[in-house]
Amino acid sequence: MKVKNICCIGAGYVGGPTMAIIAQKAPGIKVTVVDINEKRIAAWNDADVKNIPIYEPGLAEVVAEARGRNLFFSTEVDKAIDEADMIFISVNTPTKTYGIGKGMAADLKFIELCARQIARFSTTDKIVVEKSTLPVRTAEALKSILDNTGNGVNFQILSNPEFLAEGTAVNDLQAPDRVLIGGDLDTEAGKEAINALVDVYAHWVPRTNILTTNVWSSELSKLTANAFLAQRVSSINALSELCEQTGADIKEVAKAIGMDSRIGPKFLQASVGFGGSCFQKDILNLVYISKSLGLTEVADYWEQVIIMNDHQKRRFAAKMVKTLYNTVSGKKIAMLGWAFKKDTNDTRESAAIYVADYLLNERAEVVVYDPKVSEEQILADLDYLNTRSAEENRANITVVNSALEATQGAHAVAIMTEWDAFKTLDWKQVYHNMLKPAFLFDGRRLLDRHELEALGFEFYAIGS
Ligand SMILES: NC(=O)C1=CN([C@@H]2O[C@H](COP(=O)(O)OP(=O)(O)OC[C@H]3O[C@@H](n4cnc5c(N)ncnc54)[C@H](O)[C@@H]3O)[C@@H](O)[C@H]2O)C=CC1
Ligand SMILES: O=C(O)[C@H]1O[C@H](OP(=O)(O)OP(=O)(O)OC[C@H]2O[C@@H](n3ccc(=O)[nH]c3=O)[C@H](O)[C@@H]2O)[C@H](O)[C@@H](O)[C@@H]1O
Repeated sequence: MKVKNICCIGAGYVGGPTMAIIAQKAPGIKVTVVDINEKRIAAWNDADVKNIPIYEPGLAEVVAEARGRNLFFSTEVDKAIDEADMIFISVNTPTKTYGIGKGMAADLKFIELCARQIARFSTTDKIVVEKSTLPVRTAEALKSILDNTGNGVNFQILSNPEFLAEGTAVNDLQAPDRVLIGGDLDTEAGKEAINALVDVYAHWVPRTNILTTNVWSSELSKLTANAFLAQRVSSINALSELCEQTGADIKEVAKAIGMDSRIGPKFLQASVGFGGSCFQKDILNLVYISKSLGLTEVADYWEQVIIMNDHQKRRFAAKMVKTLYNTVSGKKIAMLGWAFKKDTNDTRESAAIYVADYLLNERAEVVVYDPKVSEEQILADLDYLNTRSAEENRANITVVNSALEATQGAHAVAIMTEWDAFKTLDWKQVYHNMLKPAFLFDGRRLLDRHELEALGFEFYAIGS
C-alpha cells in the first residue's frame, strides 16, 4: 500500500517538525497536522513564518517550503482523521499528577482520547502510528479501544518513536541515526503496514537505517534510549562533584574516558542538571513499569539517575548561597539562560526553574535573561511549582532584555543555558557592571576560567 494522506494529531515539538520534514521530503504525500490548541495552529499558519510556535534552527525554512503545498495545519481533527490513510499520534504524555502512579506513571488520557476520536471518525481502514513516547504495551490498549469502538474498519498499529533532540531537530530528522518501526511481524496485514511506513521514510532515509522490530521492542527501546542518555549525564555529573573535592577536572576526565571508543565522547558534558520534557518523565515511567512488575532492583537502579539529577540542581544553588557568605537575601543574582538547553525556546523541566526557586526561597532578587524565552513563560514556569503565590514570584523575579542589563548591579551571575552568545559576551563590561567581589557561577562549563579570573571574577565552574 502507498501512503497518500497523512494526519498527525498533536502540533507540538515533535508533531510539527517531524511532519514538516516528511512533507518536505515526500512532496507527493499530503500531510495535515491537527491540534485542539487553536492558538498553536494559528501560529503554525502565521503569514510570517518566523512566528511559528517552535524555535528550532532551520525549521522556518522547511515550513516555508512545504506549507500550503502539501503541509497543512488545522484544528479540524475529525475531518483530517477521516481523510487520512495513516494517522500519527503525537500528543503529550506527561507524568501523572493525580491518582495511581501519581508523579511516576505516564498520563495516557490524551492518547486514549485520540484513539476514541480515531475510532469514531474513521470510515476507511487506517494505519495508526504511535509517535508519542509510550509505556511498553500501550499498543495493546490502543488496539482494544480502536477495535471495540470503531465503525468496523481495520486498524493496524505501529510504534515509531521519535529520537530527535530539540535544538537540532531539523538535522536529526533529515539524517537520523536510525528510524525505528515496530509492528505486527506475524501477519501479512501487519507487514504491509510496516512496509507502508518504511516507504514513507525511504523518501530520504537509507533503507539500511530503517529498523523494524516487534511493537513491544520498539516501545521499550524509546524509554531505554532516553534512560541511557540521561544516565550518562547523571554519571558525569556525579563525578563532577568528586572532581571539585579532589582537584581533578571533569572536562579532562570526560575527554580521557571519551577517547575510549567503547565509551565514546558524546553526552559527557557536566552541567547543572539535565532538563527537557522527556528524560525525567521517561525514566520515571520506566521505574513505574518496573515497580509494577515487582522488579524492585531494576526500578531502584534507574531511579538513581533522577535522584542524582535533583542533587546536582540543588547542589549548584546551594554552592551559590554558601559562596555568597551564606546568604543571598536581598542580593541581586543574574541568571543567564532559562531554556533547558541552547537553541530551543522550550523550558520544560529546565534546571534554571529549580535553581531560581531555591534562590527565591533564600530571598534573593533574581534577574533573568534568555534570548528565546518570554517573561510570560518564565513566570508561568515558577507559578507551576506552586512554591509561593504568583504575586510573590513577580515581586522577586525580573525578566530583562539583555545579558548586560541582567548583570547591572548584580552580586553574582549564573550561567544556566549554554547559549553561544554568552560565550562571546563582553565579560569585561559585565565585571564592570557588577558589585565586587564579582561572583560568576558557570553551570555549563561554557567559559574559560583563566580568562575570567584574569578579568577579576571569583569564578566557580561545575566539576573543577
Ligand atoms: N519534545 C521532544 O523533543 C520529544 C518528545 N517526544 C514525545 O513526543 C510526544 C509529544 O511531545 P511534544 O511534541 O514535546 O509535546 P507538546 O506538548 O509540545 O505537543 C503535544 C500537542 O498535542 C496536542 N493534543 C493533546 N491532545 C490532543 C487531542 N486529543 N487532539 C489534538 N491535539 C491534542 C496538544 O494541544 C499539544 O499541542 C510525547 O510523548 C513526548 O514524550 C519524543 C521525542 C522528542
Ligand atoms: O525523547 C526526547 O524528548 C528526546 O530527549 C533527548 O533530547 P532533548 O531532551 O531534546 O535534548 P538533549 O540534547 O538530550 O538534552 C537533554 C538535557 O541534558 C543536558 N545534557 C545533555 C548532554 C550532556 O552531555 N550534558 C547535559 O547536561 C542538556 O543540557 C539538556 O538539559 C534525547 O537526546 C532525544 O534523543 C530524545 O528524542
